[in-house]
Amino acid sequence: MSQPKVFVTRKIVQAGIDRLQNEFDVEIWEDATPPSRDVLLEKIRGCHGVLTMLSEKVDEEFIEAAGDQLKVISQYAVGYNNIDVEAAKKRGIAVGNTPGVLTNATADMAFALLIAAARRLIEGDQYIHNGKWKSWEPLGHIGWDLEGKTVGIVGLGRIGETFAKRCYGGWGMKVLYSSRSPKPEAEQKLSAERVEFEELLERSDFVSVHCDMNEETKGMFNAAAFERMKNDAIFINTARGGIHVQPDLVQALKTGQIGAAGLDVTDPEPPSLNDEILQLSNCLIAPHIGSATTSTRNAMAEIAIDNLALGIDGKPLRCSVT
Ligand SMILES: NC(=O)c1ccc[n+]([C@@H]2O[C@H](COP(=O)([O-])OP(=O)(O)OC[C@H]3O[C@@H](n4cnc5c(N)ncnc54)[C@H](O)[C@@H]3O)[C@@H](O)[C@H]2O)c1
Ligand SMILES: O=C(O)[C@H](O)CO
Repeated sequence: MSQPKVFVTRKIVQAGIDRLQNEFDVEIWEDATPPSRDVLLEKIRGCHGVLTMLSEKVDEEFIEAAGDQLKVISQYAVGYNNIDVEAAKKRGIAVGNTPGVLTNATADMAFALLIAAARRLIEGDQYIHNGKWKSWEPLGHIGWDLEGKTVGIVGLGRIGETFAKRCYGGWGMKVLYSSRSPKPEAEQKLSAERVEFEELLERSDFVSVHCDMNEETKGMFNAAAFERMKNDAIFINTARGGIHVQPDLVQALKTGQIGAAGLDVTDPEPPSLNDEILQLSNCLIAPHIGSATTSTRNAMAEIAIDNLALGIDGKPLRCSVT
């Protein structure tokens, strides 16, 4: 019997590739950058399953281009804001993602950005590489303490709560959070306090974004939000770049409305080389690497390929977004 046809939009970890090649009639896009839209639509034609990245727009056009035999869209990520889930559902196509296995790695990334921004680590590194460091400086590169500060977490889901644990348990921070529903367990374990978004902005020394990007959260960090924040506040975003309005963030950082930012996500990705955000010494940016550890990416591959196989067999997915 012939194997199901699958297209994988980027090269993933080797263990994943070995399994894909074993179980499916698979084509893997090998380039370092994603296929163009035209190429993508051509490659998915006739596929029973597609393994997608967050860089692909999966909409009606995508689904129609694939054809009626398409059974499953398996996202190699937990976030799936690039996928029109309703359009897939209408046609009985299953949509899977990879929650949980990347929680620790992403929470660590948020913390790495926070501590690096607070201690001006990248500025210091560049200072040395540019030959400017002459001697120990009593007034050089003075940053912020973390211990005992107030952290505001927007979206106390898996990653938000794990980040909160690091802040509370490791650094004795006061945890504020805004969320759609109360989290009584987190309130008890972390002495966390649920507040309105506006109050969180006003009271927090550090604000970290951990919600998914949806109609409500897209652009929620705009000029008005940054204006409410403390002038020395640090803004961390490891969720999605579209949750902040990037020109408003640039303004807030330039004018001293807020103190610094640490981003693992930008809007767009990557930022263009003349984007002002790249000129700011108080903004450090990582290339969307929250889940980029070996064990995490291996675990993501396992779930994504399980989802692919189960969806093609018409069985419930290991992790379904609906
Ligand atoms: N940088 C990276 O590499 C990386 C890695 C993993 C996840 N992410 C991003 O992080 C997000 C969160 O992942 P997760 O596994 O914790 O998901 P999750 O679903 O467990 O948590 C998201 C939380 O945000 C909440 N939320 C939604 N809208 C909100 C709003 N308006 N106000 C407050 N809270 C709101 C949800 O109710 C949920 O509790 C993903 O959707 C993805 O976009 C990024
Ligand atoms: O949503 C996700 O999982 C990240 O953005 C990539 O791992």
